[in-house]
Amino acid sequence: MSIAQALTIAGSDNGGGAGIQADLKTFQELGAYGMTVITAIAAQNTTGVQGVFPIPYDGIAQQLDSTGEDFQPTATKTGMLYSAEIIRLVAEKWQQYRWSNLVIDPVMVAKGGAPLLQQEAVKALVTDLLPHALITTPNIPEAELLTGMSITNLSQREEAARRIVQMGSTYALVKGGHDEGSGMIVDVLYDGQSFHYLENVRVVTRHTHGTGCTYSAAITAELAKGSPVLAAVTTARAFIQAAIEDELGIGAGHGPTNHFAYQRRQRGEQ
Ligand SMILES: Nc1ncnc2c1ncn2[C@@H]1O[C@H](COP(=O)(O)OP(=O)(O)O)[C@@H](O)[C@H]1O
Ligand SMILES: Cc1ncc(COP(=O)(O)O)c(N)n1
Repeated sequence: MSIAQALTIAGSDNGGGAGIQADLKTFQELGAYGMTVITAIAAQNTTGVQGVFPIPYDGIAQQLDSTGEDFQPTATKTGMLYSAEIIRLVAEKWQQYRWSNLVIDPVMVAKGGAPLLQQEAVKALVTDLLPHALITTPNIPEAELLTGMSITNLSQREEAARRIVQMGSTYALVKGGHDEGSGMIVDVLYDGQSFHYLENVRVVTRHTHGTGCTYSAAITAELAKGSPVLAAVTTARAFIQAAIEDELGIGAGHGPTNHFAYQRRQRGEQ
């Protein structure tokens, strides 16, 4: 049996809603074999981040080598990369092992405001890693930091997507979750020539921990299975919408999304 292989290079969330845990659950649900390179351990729960413990540089380099020397992931995503040093290491190994289909979720700040990327690392993300991306998936504040522009409306989101493609990412997906203006959420996908708009009903819920991780992991799983980008993003958007709608109610604060929901719906279960 041959199986799609997906790799995530990201931080750990012991609460299981974001980071590598969310990525692995999503890969599994969508039928891709999941592998991990862990960059940092974040001690967190639904009320916030209590501590961040980066993995020593050599430990990350060795995980990348152990992966590259034996496996050939068909798509890879990055999440929390924490420092410029780690970003440069990932870029170097990416080229060394000739991996393909890179999805960059430029994780910078946790929902509760805790920093997950050092400020000076944004520049390294833009210059060293982004040019290798097939698709980069910032939320609005991340798109602002990547491009240096302020984003308050849809046309600015389009402009930010254009600039991210100019920086070298083949596609840019500027997500609309942080635009609290209306009952609909619009994610803007740009392929260098035209825009695609993914429009969904905003779910009123506090359980949105790990939405960005889960969405980019679903895109990665679909790419690993051979889907073209627009089809991968469309399936991933349905996956995250179901995961947000069928909330699990776990934790006292911003709880995780429901990674089971999409496949349960596909099987016709409640
Ligand atoms: N309340 C919500 N209802 C429906 N979709 C949402 C909601 N919040 C976020 N999303 C979707 O989840 C994905 C990630 O959201 P966003 O908040 O923009 O990014 P991040 O989780 O990286 O901060 C996007 O597709 C966004 O449209
Ligand atoms: C390890 C890790 N990676 C990413 C996030 C971002 O997720 P969110 O923006 O939903 O807090 C997180 N909280 N922890």
